[in-house]
Amino acid sequence: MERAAVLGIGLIGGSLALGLKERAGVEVYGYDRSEKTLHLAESAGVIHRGFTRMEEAVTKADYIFLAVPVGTAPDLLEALAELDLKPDCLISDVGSTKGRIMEQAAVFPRLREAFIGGHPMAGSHQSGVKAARSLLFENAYYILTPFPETPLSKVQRLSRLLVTATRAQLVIMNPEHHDRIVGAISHLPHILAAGLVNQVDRYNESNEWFHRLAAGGFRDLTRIAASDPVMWRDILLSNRESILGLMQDWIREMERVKEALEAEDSFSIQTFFEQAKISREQLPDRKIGILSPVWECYVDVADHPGVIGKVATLLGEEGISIANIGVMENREDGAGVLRLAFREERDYRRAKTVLARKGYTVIDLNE
Ligand SMILES: NC(=O)c1ccc[n+]([C@@H]2O[C@H](COP(=O)([O-])OP(=O)(O)OC[C@H]3O[C@@H](n4cnc5c(N)ncnc54)[C@H](O)[C@@H]3O)[C@@H](O)[C@H]2O)c1
Ligand SMILES: O=C(O)C(=O)C[C@]1(C(=O)O)C=C[C@@H](O)C=C1
Repeated sequence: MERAAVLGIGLIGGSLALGLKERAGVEVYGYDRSEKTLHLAESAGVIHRGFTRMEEAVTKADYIFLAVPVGTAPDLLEALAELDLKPDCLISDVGSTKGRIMEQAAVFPRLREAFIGGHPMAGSHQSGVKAARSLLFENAYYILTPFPETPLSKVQRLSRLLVTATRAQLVIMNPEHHDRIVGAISHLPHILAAGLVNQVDRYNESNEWFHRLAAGGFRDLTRIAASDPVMWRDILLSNRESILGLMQDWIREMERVKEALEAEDSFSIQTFFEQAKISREQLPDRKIGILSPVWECYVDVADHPGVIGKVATLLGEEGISIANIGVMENREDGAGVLRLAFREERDYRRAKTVLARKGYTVIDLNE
């Protein structure tokens, strides 16, 4: 039986542990600084055994997942570099930012070989093991950020385990893209929600009707302001540059609305809301997925370091947009298979031609 060590048994670590135990049939050891948490996790069947010393949880593990706040994860990773781990042990994390942890892993040759960054794009404003759910990540995107030279076989090994455990959809991305995109659709919204709640809170000090009248709109928009402050402090500090740029754009956007209102420019005000309405209504259903691909093909690739980057670069240079790259199950002949998805039929057809021209075997799912 394979063993996984989950470091940090909170909402995300606990949910991952449940999936690993229940669906992937893996023995799960948990490490947490809180004895109470470990006790709770053991008695609720979230983990098989819990430890307050990290060494005891990780030494014989086949997989290690860091599920602590992103400000803490680099220290744990550094501590792991000093320990005697299984030679083929794969290490991943679930942190909401990817640049910083990848930089930290890159410092240690042993970690660079074993580490593949990860981020499940599902969660909650609740925290702690009590809120853990076995199917929290079902249908959500689960982003992986391997190093360019990470062998495809390692990415596949981790992907296989995660798909079975979480039933999420895996996507490979580079850490910088991840941090900018997730900065815009998750980090900035959390800042706005908290800012709005704090602003209204100040008004409420002199008139309690502000809180009393807070109805659907305010509640819908600010649910995430109830999230864990330590987690969000760490996320902001570790994705500082992307978030500062996004905040600047947001301030500009607000300035534009403010100017339109000052000038009583009804056309601009209406356009502002019209654009948002159209875009919001077109947001894909989460069940189908944000990147909901339509045109898909599979590409046979040799398991060489950097092969994912090579394919992505080849298509990028031709101006072809890939909506999604996934790594499929290993095949018996040892070849790897990449799943490429495109939103435009034109991109998909051109990609097939470009790849075939370069000697890749393309398996077509649409024809
Ligand atoms: N909450 C979400 O919606 C969400 C979604 C996706 C990813 N994430 C990421 O997942 C990670 C965990 O978030 P969470 O929501 O599960 O938090 P959580 O507070 O529910 O759990 C964190 C756990 O880590 C433990 N911990 C903290 N510092 C530790 C240390 N130094 N040593 C050992 N244990 C320690 C805590 O005791 C706690 O049990 C974060 O990196 C976060 O960015 C969160
Ligand atoms: O649903 C929520 O409460 C969340 O905040 C989940 C959410 C998000 O912003 O979408 C929060 C942080 C994560 O890194 C991923 C998901």
